[in-house]
Amino acid sequence: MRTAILIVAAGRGTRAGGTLPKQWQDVAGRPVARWTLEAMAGFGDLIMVIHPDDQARARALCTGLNVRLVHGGADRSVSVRNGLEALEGDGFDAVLIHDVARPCVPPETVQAVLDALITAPAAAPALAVTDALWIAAGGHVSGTRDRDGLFRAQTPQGFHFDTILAAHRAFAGVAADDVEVARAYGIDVRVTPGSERNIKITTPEDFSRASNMLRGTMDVRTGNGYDVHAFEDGDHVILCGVRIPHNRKLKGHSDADVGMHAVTDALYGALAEGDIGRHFPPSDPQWKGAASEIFLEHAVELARTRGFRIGNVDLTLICERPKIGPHTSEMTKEMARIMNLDPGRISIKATTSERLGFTGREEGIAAIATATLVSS
Ligand SMILES: Nc1ccn([C@@H]2O[C@H](COP(=O)(O)OP(=O)(O)OP(=O)(O)O)[C@@H](O)[C@H]2O)c(=O)n1
Ligand SMILES: C[C@](O)(CO)[C@H](O)COP(=O)(O)O
Repeated sequence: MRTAILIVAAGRGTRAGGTLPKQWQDVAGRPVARWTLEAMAGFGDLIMVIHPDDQARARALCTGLNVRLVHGGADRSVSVRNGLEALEGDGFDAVLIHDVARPCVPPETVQAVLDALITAPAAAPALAVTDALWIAAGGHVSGTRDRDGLFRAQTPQGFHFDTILAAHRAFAGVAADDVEVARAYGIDVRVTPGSERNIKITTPEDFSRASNMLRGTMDVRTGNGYDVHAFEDGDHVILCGVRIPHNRKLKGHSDADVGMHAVTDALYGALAEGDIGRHFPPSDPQWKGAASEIFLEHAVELARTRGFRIGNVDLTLICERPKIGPHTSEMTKEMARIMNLDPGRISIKATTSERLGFTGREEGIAAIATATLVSS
């Protein structure tokens, strides 16, 4: 399912106070909006709806992430509608609409909404109300309400794209959220599990609650990968997905892309998930001649479903020839495409072994990689 992630960030954050709207204020060392974008980045294509006055600030904050910016409107519903209209015709099957003010959203909350959309037209996270409910006036309790069947609504709220666009076009007035807009259009909305972590920063006190959660739970992993392939007769090698003319080729069960294999193993290593051979056994004929892109995509997807994003990848290729330098920018581009990662987070470099050892004798190419995974 091709999914757009629509982050609404055009509000002024008046209840949160401060000299800047809350989404641009720092929490746990980074702006709220940056945390939110990174929490959602692995789930689809990012679009953020902002106030026109915030264009420069938003653009700077999005550095290294692929985020489309659209201008919002006077209330949340108008902002959402502007975002949806901007995405029309781009071929999205689903859209997750998320408050920028919810930077602590756990990956499992997002994944549950996405999973529900496979069989439901709309889904959103919520938590059952557990406190007693009162009505109060003038500082005195004037009545009570039964909490049975009451839920606290959260985001991201997920919808089939065409349906929610039609619902927004048909909606007149102001809605608290997109579930209200969807229901007014007759769309059934499934409730998925919300999380106590998924707070919406609304008042000044919420910054320290969010900060505690963001600082307390970050899980940073590193992994390394090492691979070697021998040369055999041929006229080109494939390195990091790029075909490089050479007077030998690399021997292997797959396309023998030694660089991509090392990076893939570094990702598996960070996840404590063994190596390529465990997931794609060389004894299995279906992987004969396979493009190594399949292995890398699998490791990236595994990281994403475990709630990690890739912090960075560093790869060193060890060979006398072919010369790697002229190809590193194309290789970086290709690896960035496959990993859906900003090229600025990918380093590809090469060294010779000073004519020593098997790489020095040009018997093969070795590759060593390190990858960092970050969860929040
Ligand atoms: N015209 C608006 C108003 C709100 N929002 C977004 O809707 C979300 C939920 O709104 P809320 O938490 O109420 O944010 P603000 O409107 O910014 O806060 P306040 O009401 O305190 O000013 C936020 O991510 C906010 O940026 C928006 O995109 N466009
Ligand atoms: C969409 C929402 O986050 C659901 O709880 C909420 O309604 C938006 O916040 P607001 O304070 O009502 O604008």
